[in-house]
Amino acid sequence: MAVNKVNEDLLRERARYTFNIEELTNFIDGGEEGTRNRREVEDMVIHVKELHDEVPEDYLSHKERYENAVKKGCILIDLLKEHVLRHSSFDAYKPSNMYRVLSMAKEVSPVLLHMGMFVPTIFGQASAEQQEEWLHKALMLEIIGTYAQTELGHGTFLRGLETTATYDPSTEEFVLHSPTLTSYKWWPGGLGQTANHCIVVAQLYSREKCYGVHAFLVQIRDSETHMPLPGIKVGDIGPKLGFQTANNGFLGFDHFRIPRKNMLMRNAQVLKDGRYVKSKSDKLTYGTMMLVRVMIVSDAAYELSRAATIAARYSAVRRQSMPRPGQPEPQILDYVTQQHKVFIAIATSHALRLTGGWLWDAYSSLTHDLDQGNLDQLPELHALACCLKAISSRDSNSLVEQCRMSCGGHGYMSSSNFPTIYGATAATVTYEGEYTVMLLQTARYLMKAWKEALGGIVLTPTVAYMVTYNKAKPAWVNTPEAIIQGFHAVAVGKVKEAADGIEYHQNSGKDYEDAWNAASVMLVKASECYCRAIICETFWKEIQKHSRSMSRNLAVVLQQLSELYLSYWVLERSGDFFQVRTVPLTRTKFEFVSFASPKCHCQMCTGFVAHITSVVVLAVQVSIQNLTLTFCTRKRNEFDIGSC
Ligand SMILES: CCCCCCCCCCCCC/C=C/C(=O)SCCNC(=O)CCNC(=O)[C@H](O)C(C)(C)COP(=O)(O)OP(=O)(O)OC[C@H]1O[C@@H](n2cnc3c(N)ncnc32)[C@H](O)[C@@H]1OP(=O)(O)O
Ligand SMILES: Cc1cc2nc3c(=O)[nH]c(=O)nc-3n(C[C@H](O)[C@H](O)[C@H](O)COP(=O)(O)OP(=O)(O)OC[C@H]3O[C@@H](n4cnc5c(N)ncnc54)[C@H](O)[C@@H]3O)c2cc1C
Repeated sequence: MAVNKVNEDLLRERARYTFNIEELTNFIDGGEEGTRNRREVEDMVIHVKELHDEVPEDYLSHKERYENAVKKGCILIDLLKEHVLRHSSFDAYKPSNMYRVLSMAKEVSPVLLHMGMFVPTIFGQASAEQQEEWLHKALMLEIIGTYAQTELGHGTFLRGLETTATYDPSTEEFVLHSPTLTSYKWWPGGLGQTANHCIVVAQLYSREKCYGVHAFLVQIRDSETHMPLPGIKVGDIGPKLGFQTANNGFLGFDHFRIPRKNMLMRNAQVLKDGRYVKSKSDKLTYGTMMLVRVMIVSDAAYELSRAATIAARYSAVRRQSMPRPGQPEPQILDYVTQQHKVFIAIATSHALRLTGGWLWDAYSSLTHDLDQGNLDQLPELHALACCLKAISSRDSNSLVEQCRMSCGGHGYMSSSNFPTIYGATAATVTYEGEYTVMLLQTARYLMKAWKEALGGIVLTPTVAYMVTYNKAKPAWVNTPEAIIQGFHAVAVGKVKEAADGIEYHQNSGKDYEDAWNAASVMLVKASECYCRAIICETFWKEIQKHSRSMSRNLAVVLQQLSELYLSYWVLERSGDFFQVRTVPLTRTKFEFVSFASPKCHCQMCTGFVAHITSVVVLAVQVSIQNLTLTFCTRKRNEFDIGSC
């Protein structure tokens, strides 16, 4: 049997790397232990014949694809359980580890929602007694759940959900009902044929009063026959852009009864006699969504790293055209336009991974505070989770498409894996909070912060700069830190512009809701700029922090990627930077004269061009789970970003 010979060009590129690959691998995996864990799981999976498709999944019927995905999910989970028995080093029953194993199959797993939302909701919203009853069963997949919140008529507007849960004190039960067609649950992953339980989000009624949306754990299928229980209508919603094996379904209730104890009662409760006990904050019901939004930032980074790996590797092996007659066709990686497409995807995958880790730490600290009854950080974290989920998923999806296009026709093949990655990232822009809606949520927070800044009130960390910028423009010098300050100034400018827009519309006679709507494009822009500033600052600071404990050669390359990211976004947002006035500086005058003109004198631009002339180029070594970029540094023609 022919042995796959590694492409000569790829070998040559790989021979040029200037730093320790294992060190970079450990950095991406979050440490040596993370690499060891990942490799253990990969080694466990990669040799299992049944996980490799004989027939491309695109040639299978919808039913075959689903059955194939279920089969693979079962194999992976059995492997995981077996692995745990052999090596206690890998905590198989942590949802993130289970998720990592499930995501090794090309198809989206029909139990994704079980791991991604059903289990985390029990962790986050079930009382201790309820966790005692359900958590182990869920972790052992003795019950398989999903998260049923969205309805045919409402996905964003949760307070508009129509499914009702009415308490009957005579039987100590809730009666679940779908009063209209639009109240049918629509979308939940796994609901079509897989799940036998679900978290149902419904309007809670007790003693004729509505207490808003709450979560309930509901069995929907018979544990033995797997048939829908009486009073339950359930099925598959049909084909979609991607996610074909996620098994998204619909669910309708016809006066379906569940025990009182099936209301998730960590936060709010209904007592036997129907009395309602309020939670510390009714927003705690939304806790699972915040958790998944936080996880999505890292997930967006991971999916983008896969696409960037494919594109970089292809760019190293593909040869095309003949700029010089008689010369061999060059690698397309030699084209500056190709570098411009691919390098930002690599830099962004690192930026989002590090920002995702930073956000996860902030979320972990919040959950600790919430356990102590301290909700102070909840508003800021909600704002952060919303904008970072929106921007990371959108950036990831658009750069995945850019990577696909950089591979020409072969990028359009299913076998390139781009269509699968694109379908997964496209979904993430919409699910768990639609892009615009999330940015408007963050804008709510920014408008409040701006008002406090005007009053000189000390602000929370991620908006604290608004107080200083509101007083005087910063003295800028040409450093990455200056660019970050520039992004802060742009964000303040956009926040002020949106706040002034609302005020203008109110002064012209609109009420607040109409004024908000009239200014909403500016509000979205303000959130985008606030979020970009966070990613730029976090990426830069994380690289500075980690560089101190890594070898110099690796630190140099990662620093170049973070400078590339900063400079790329200054160029992408140069119009916003032009709007930001500078003040005469004591040291050097810093002018964004024009990035497009050869006259640009700023050190950053000249420095950036200098940097890029010895730009890292790539040969990549793909590991199944993670992007382990094998960089090699080699002289390339000057990487000229535009004409500066
Ligand atoms: C295990 C590892 C996995 C890693 C991989 C990751 C993937 C995991 C796989 C999962 C796959 C997912 C599949 C998809 C699932 C879904 O899509 S589930 C459904 C998701 N649906 C949504 O996100 C709905 C979006 N809508 C909303 O969140 C809300 O309706 C709204 C838009 C936020 C509006 O809320 P509303 O109640 O109408 O109120 P407002 O008036 O706008 O706000 C009121 C105040 O409440 C604050 N707030 C709102 N939400 C939250 C929250 N989540 N947390 C905290 N606070 C919140 C809001 O800021 C307002 O505060 P004030 O401004 O102070 O009034
Ligand atoms: C692949 C996939 C998997 C999913 N899985 C699940 C699941 O497992 N469980 C679950 O419960 N849900 C799931 N969902 C549903 C998902 O959460 C919703 O689609 C999402 O919340 C958006 O709601 P919507 O579809 O009603 O869109 P809408 O909210 O109707 O949005 C449509 C348009 O209206 C705009 N809009 C809406 N409200 C406002 C506003 N206030 N201001 C300005 N513009 C507004 C939006 O910006 C958007 O442009 C899934 C969705 C997808 C695509």
